Amino acid sequence: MKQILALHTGGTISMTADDSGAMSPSATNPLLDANPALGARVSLTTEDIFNVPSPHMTPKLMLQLTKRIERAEAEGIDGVVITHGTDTLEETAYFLDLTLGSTIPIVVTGAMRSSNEIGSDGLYNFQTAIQTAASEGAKGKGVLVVMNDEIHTARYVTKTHTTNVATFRTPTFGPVGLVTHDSVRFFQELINQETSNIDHVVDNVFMLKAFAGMDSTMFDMLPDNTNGLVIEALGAGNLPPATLDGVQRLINRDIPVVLVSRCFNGVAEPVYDYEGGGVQLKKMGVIFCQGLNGQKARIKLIVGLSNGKSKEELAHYMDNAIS
Ligand SMILES: NC(=O)C[C@H](N)C(=O)O
Repeated sequence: MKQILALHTGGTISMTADDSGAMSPSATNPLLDANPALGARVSLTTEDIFNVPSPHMTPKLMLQLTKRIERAEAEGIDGVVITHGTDTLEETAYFLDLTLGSTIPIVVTGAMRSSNEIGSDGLYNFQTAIQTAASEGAKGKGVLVVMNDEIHTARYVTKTHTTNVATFRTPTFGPVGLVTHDSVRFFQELINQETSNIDHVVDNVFMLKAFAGMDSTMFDMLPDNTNGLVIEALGAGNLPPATLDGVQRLINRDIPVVLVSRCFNGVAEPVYDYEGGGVQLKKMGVIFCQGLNGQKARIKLIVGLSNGKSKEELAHYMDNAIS
């Protein structure tokens, strides 16, 4: 029988709603007593590692999770399920993906409705996540996110809706698999990527979103101890001309400036050669990061910096999200 470890971290999946409908963390995690139907097929051990709403999640807590999973793997566990709030689920899942060299299935899940709400999706998602973690097909696929019957990669999945249970989507590429009543099917191969063994996380890595009429004000306000910046740029990867002096000043301070697109689909590439266009940004030393959204690129930049990568290594690492 497969040994599956469930690590509960909090989020709506572990919350209860009061009479007014307001949700908050339950004193006792409702998932601890849950018997998600697979009880007879897998041996499930559960642990409340944290009990936080996911807006309280930090890279430091993410690193604690990495270390806990590494220990579990060394102890011979066959698969791990992490339950998590959905707001920052994609960031934790991607952090784990970048820092765990695991070949056992690692599956992250959550819920949009609290445990005592009508139509609660928590127990169901927990069950399908366990099903996936116990499947042979999920081995060696990196960290997966299972929600609403779909299997997504941690690298590309994102929360797209504030309340809908079908909120997790993978723009551009689509999900990699499907969980049915009695099967776990994969229909896309994931291209492998580098994982980094880190023992600390750097802080002060910031993110700014570009907008029409933006100037250098926000760039110049970044503190002296800034370690990195991700810009969600316009379209294929362009910025308003008035931002360029501010961006250049950051690059002159040797702060890595990484660019993704604020578009929901597609990748950022240096294609335009007008003032503020991607071709010019690339020449200035801005690092283009293809295929990741802003919050994922920020997690990747934190991991790369924490891994002590040189300027050149970092540029290659950040550039290399698709291949
Ligand atoms: N559905 C959820 O889990 C949302 C919640 N605010 C959280 O991320 O903790």
